[in-house]
Amino acid sequence: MAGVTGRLVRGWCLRAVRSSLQVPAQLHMSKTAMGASQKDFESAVNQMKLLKKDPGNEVKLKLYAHYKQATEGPCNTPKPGVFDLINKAKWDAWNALGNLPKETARQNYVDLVSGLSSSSDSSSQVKPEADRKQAGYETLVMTSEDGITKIMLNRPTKMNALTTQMYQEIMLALEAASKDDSTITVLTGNGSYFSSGNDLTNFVISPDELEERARRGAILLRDFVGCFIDFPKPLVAVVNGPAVGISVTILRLFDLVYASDRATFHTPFSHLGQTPEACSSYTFPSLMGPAKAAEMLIFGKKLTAAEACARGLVTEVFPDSTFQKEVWTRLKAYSKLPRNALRISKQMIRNHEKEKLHAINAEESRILQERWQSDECMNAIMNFLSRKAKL
Ligand SMILES: CCCCC/C=C/C(=O)SCCNC(=O)CCNC(=O)[C@H](O)C(C)(C)COP(=O)(O)OP(=O)(O)OC[C@H]1O[C@@H](n2cnc3c(N)ncnc32)[C@H](O)[C@@H]1OP(=O)(O)O
Repeated sequence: MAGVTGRLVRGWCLRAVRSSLQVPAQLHMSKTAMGASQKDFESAVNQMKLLKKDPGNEVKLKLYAHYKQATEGPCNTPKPGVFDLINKAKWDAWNALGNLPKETARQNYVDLVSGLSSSSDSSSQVKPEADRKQAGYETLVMTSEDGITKIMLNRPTKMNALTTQMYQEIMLALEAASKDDSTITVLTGNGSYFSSGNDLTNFVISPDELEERARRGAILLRDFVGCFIDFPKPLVAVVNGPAVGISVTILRLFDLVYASDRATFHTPFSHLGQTPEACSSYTFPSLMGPAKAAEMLIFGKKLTAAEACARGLVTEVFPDSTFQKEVWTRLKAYSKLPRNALRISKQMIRNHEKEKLHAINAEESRILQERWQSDECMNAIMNFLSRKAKL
C-alpha cells in the first residue's frame, strides 16, 4: 500500500514534466561551437523519459525551465493565475532564467540529466524506508504511508520559522497530497517547536526593495492561505510543540488539531506592528467569541494547550511523553475509513464558508502589505534581529 501511495505521489509531477519535455519534431541536429550539441540535448530528453526514480519537484522545475529556455528562449507567455499552482511554479522557474542563452540552457539541461542518470544507476541500494520519503523538498520532509501523507517542517534549529522557500514548498506539498491516494494529510514540525511563524529574516531587505517585497509577500500569503482554504481532504495538525504567528492562525483551517501538552499558542502581531492573517480576523471571533479572540490577536496573550482546547482551537491535548504514539495510532485507524466519504463530508462542512474565507484572506493580505512597510513593523523586526526583543 505504501509503495502504491508513494508511486502515485511521485507520478503527478513527473507526468507533467514528461509531457512538457516531448521533443519537437522540428529540432535540428546541429553541433554548437561550445557546449552540448543538439544531439546531446535530444538524447538527454529521451533519457528523461526512461528515468525510473522521481528526481523531486525542485529538479523537475529546473529541467522544465531549462528545456523551455533551450527550445523557445526567454519566457514570453502570460503568467498563470494564482490558483493554478503547478503551471505558476513552472512559469516562475522558466521566467527566473531571464535572458540565459539557449546554448547555456541546453548545456545545463544535459548536465542535469546526466547527474540524475548516474544517481539513479546506484539507486538499487536505496532502503525501502528512504524510498517512502519524497525527494525534492529542502525545507520539508514529506512521506506517504498507511494512507497518511505527512508534511514535516524541517528547520528545527530555527524553530521551523517559515522562509519564503518553505511557504512555496508547503504549497507544492499540499498540491501533491491533494492528488495522491492517501486518505489523510498531516502537517507537523521536526524538533522542539511546531513553528515559530514567519521567518523574520524575510524582512532583511534594503529600503528601496521594501514596496516590491511587501507586494510579493502579500501575494505569497494569499496563495499560501488559499491552499489551506481549498484543501479537499481531511487535514490534521500534529502540534508537537510551541506555535507562533501564522502557525497558530492557520490551525482553524485544519479539520483536526492534536497538541502535545508542551505546545503553546501565541500570536504577537501587535508587538511586531502587524495584523492577523490566515482568516483569523474572522475565524477566531467566530470560534471563541470576540473578547477571547481580542486577547490573542490584539494583545498577544499566549495560551497553553489546555486553554487553546477550551477555546475550540485544539481538538485534543495529549501528554508529551505519549503524544506521538497516541496520535499516530489514532490517525492510522482513521486512515482506514472510507476515503471518499471522509473527503465529501469534509467538503460539506467547509464549503459553506469558502468564498467568504477567500475574500477575508485577500483583505488581510492587502492590509499586511501596508503594515510591512510601516515604521512600527520595521522597528519590531530590527529589535528581534538585534536581540533586543524576544517574545
Ligand atoms: C509571507 C507570509 C507572511 C505571514 C505573516 C506571518 C506572521 C507571523 O508569523 S508573526 C510571528 C513571527 N514570529 C516571531 O515573532 C517569533 C520570533 N522568535 C522568537 O521570539 C524566539 O526565537 C522564540 C520564542 C520562537 C524561541 O526562543 P528561544 O527558545 O530562546 O530560541 P532562539 O530565539 O534562540 O531561536 C533559535 C534560532 O531560531 C531563530 N528563530 C526562531 N524563530 C525565528 C523567526 N520567527 N524568524 C527568524 N529566526 C527565528 C533564532 O533567531 C535563532 O537563530 P540563531 O540565533 O541563528 O541560533
